[in-house]
Amino acid sequence: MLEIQDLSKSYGKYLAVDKVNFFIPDGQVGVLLGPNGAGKSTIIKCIAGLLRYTGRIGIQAIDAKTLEAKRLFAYVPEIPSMFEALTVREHIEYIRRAYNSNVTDEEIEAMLSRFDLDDKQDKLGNELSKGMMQKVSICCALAVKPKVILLDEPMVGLDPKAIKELKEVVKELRDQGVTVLISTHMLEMVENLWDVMFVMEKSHIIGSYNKAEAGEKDLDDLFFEMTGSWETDGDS
Ligand SMILES: Nc1ncnc2c1ncn2[C@@H]1O[C@H](COP(=O)(O)OP(=O)(O)OP(=O)(O)O)[C@@H](O)[C@H]1O
Repeated sequence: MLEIQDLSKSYGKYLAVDKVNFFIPDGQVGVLLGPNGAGKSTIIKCIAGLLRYTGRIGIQAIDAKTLEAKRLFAYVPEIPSMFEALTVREHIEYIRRAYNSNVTDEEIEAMLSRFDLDDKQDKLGNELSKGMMQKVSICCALAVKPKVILLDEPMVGLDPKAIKELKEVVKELRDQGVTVLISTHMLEMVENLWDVMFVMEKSHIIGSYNKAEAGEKDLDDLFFEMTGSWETDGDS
């Protein structure tokens, strides 16, 4: 489960996230939607421990700032960053050891093959295309065997096969009881994936729905009902 309570974050005088609250139970996929500059990435970075913030973030009811909580979650950033001198396989091994993960060699082989990286295992971080880096970043996050996983614009830069695989992976994680949070602009990419959606606008969550409340309405209808339009705040 992922619990956000009264989360606020300022950049200097600018309040990018203002007293945000939301909750995603075990085994559910939450999507964080909103126009450019709404504050989505700021929330994700706070959860990932990359920014200082006020409020409380709970990972499986444990304070996200603790090592115990950090062991339970994984993060796929919007822009992947690689160790230039490590191979694809070494990236995964690094994560396996750092997290003391019980991921097996067979599971690693399967995920590399799924994302068409099996023949790229010996390539160095600086020899990869952007899409390949994104796939390695996803495999590293999966190698953690997290209880909570954060994906920031995960479909951007992926080829259609990888997008299909990633959607399947998200469903499998959900079925295993993992909590998933996806931040995205691409409503169509998460249309059949979400259990609960949160819409951000100008530093606030302006509304949320769970699948049962949504009835026949699709994500587009719900989103535009809340926002009225798809405008940016002009700040980013
Ligand atoms: N490091 C920073 N310093 C100052 N202001 C920042 C910084 N990072 C983000 N902001 C501002 O905070 C606000 C929220 O930015 P954030 O990146 O969280 O938005 P977002 O919803 O993720 O947008 P996008 O969809 O474009 O990625 C924007 O107005 C942005 O200009």
